[in-house]
Amino acid sequence: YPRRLVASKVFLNGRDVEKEYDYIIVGGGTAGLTVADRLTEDGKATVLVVEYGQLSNSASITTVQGGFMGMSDTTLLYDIDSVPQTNLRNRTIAVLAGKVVGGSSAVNAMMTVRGTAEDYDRWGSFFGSKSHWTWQNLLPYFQRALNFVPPDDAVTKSANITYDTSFWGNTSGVYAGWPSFQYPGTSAQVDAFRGIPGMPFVNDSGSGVPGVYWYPTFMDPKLVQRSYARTGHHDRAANRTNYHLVTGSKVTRIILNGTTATGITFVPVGSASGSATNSSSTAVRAKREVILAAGGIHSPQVLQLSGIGARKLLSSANITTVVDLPGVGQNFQDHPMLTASYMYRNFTIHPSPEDLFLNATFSAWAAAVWAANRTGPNSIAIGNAAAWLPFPVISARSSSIASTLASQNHSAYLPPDTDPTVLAGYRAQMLSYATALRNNNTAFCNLVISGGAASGAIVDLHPLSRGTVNINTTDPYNTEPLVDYRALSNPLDAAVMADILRFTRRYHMENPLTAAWRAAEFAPGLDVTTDEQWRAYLEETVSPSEFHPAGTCAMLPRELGGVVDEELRVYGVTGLRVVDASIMPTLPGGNTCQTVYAVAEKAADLIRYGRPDDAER
Ligand SMILES: Cc1cc2nc3c(=O)[nH]c(=O)nc-3n(C[C@H](O)[C@H](O)[C@H](O)COP(=O)(O)OP(=O)(O)OC[C@H]3O[C@@H](n4cnc5c(N)ncnc54)[C@H](O)[C@@H]3O)c2cc1C
Repeated sequence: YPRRLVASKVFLNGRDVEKEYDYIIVGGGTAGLTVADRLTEDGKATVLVVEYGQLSNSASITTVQGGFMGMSDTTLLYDIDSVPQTNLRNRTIAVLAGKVVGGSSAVNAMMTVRGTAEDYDRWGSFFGSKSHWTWQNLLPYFQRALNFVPPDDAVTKSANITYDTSFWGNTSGVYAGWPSFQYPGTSAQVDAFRGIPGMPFVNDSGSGVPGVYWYPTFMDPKLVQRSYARTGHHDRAANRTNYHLVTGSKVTRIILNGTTATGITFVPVGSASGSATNSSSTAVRAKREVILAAGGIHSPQVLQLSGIGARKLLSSANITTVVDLPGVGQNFQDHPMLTASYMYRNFTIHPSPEDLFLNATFSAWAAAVWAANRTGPNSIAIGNAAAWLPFPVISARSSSIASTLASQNHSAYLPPDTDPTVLAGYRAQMLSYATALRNNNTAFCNLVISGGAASGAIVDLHPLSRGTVNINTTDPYNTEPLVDYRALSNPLDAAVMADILRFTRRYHMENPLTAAWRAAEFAPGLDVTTDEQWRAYLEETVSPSEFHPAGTCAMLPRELGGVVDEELRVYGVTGLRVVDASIMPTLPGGNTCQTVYAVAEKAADLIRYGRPDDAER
């Protein structure tokens, strides 16, 4: 090794890092730390991770109760608002992303789910039948990514939880655990889906099949604390001499020698810089590769600052174009969250989540068992059951919406100056979704089960609109990128969302198995029935983000606006990959963290061993 790589180090100051490493990883988040752990496992390859945030032991990160402490702590989050959303009455939306070692896995709500098999087969389909991006190929990486510890037997029995360990692994340092308590209303509300004909029920959340199911929590079941990329990967690598991490450091540029990535420059966070380098900047050389893992919002920014992106955008920021790659920062997607509010007036199943606030005896008991042995309701994050439903199951007009989607003039829904390759990629995605809207293999609607009297979150799992994340050309080095969800820009999104909300109403209000609970609709109100009324309601209320930014450095063929190839290498550049949520060409029909871990595990193999041969596929 280089002389000073004698002990693993976490550096607070950029001046202390070595001059060169085999691999440099930009961003110590979910994907970055996973890849760093795997690449240093053999004790040989030297790796530097450069992270904007700090190592933090804050209770906001470790606490599982409620699942929201991390996302409420602004010291752990970037401070970004979207541009005003023209279709949402000019509302701006808070863009949440973790700014700490562990990245967004340190602040997320800990819901541990995957998309369906078709979601991952769709990724490969854009490359043709020989692609190694398939559900079958990714399943071993899902298994490597997480350590599944089944729920306690008594809780499993009393709540009727089902699971199947064959879809899981048990070696990772990142845990998929379960709380030691479930509210009895959760099982009742799972069962209530049986009141609607045609509901699919699924045995295990990891099986790749849509339906109603139970899912675990990113939680270390022994410590009853968040399990995330820092605990599962950084802490594991921390005593290796070949692993270095520098915190409080913002990567400003990938150094390119011609079109070969040879290193990076970074500056201390907070130091103003009129360009990629200044007096406080540090340059480090990568002997083998630079791996960009700055997440869906910041990976496109780092590429654009480095001269990799759409020529027109870069020249308006006075950045010399090294590779004209129009897809960088395009194809931006996130899961829209819909707001409808139901309250059961006669919910007689207790204890319920509301009792934690309304029933002093119950909340005292909850506090006591938590204090005694970290058990009880306070070990629940956001809950463990939800419905993930295909479109034909929730809507009678799936076929007509699918036909309209297939025959749309797709280019009308992207920004006017969009590159033809990006348009072609969008069209390919919409045609794939037109097929998926008609079948039962892709989930479009997610209803989270609350277990109590108040209704849970409602999510559109496959938005059709596409946004952009681009550098702010007026001061690209000292500002956050401009985040534009372009919410509802494809008008069919409003129709799909209206049907998701109509179904939500049906589940609560017109379902024999929920009738006795006597739901009241607080929002939008029963007078909202037509598509026009739903659209108006959505314009006022929809949030285009469930904090799952993706797609901005899409893994697609270059002629479909792709930024990286199937080996996650940036087109036109040698020695540079992107590994994070930004490579997803389309969102999976589920919260994104587990998929990011699986992608990172697969990427580590691609980096170490190259493309899998046909026999392994
Ligand atoms: C509030 C919130 C709630 C969520 N809830 C869930 C959930 O319940 N379940 C689920 O599955 N998913 C959830 N997600 C999504 C999931 O956590 C993310 O999709 C996933 O963690 C993204 O991983 P990543 O590696 O792409 O990016 P990140 O984990 O965000 O990592 C990117 C890292 O790069 C660093 N970085 C950025 N720019 C630079 C730079 N220029 N220089 C140096 N470092 C840089 C960042 O600080 C960060 O640490 C949630 C996300 C958020 C924010």
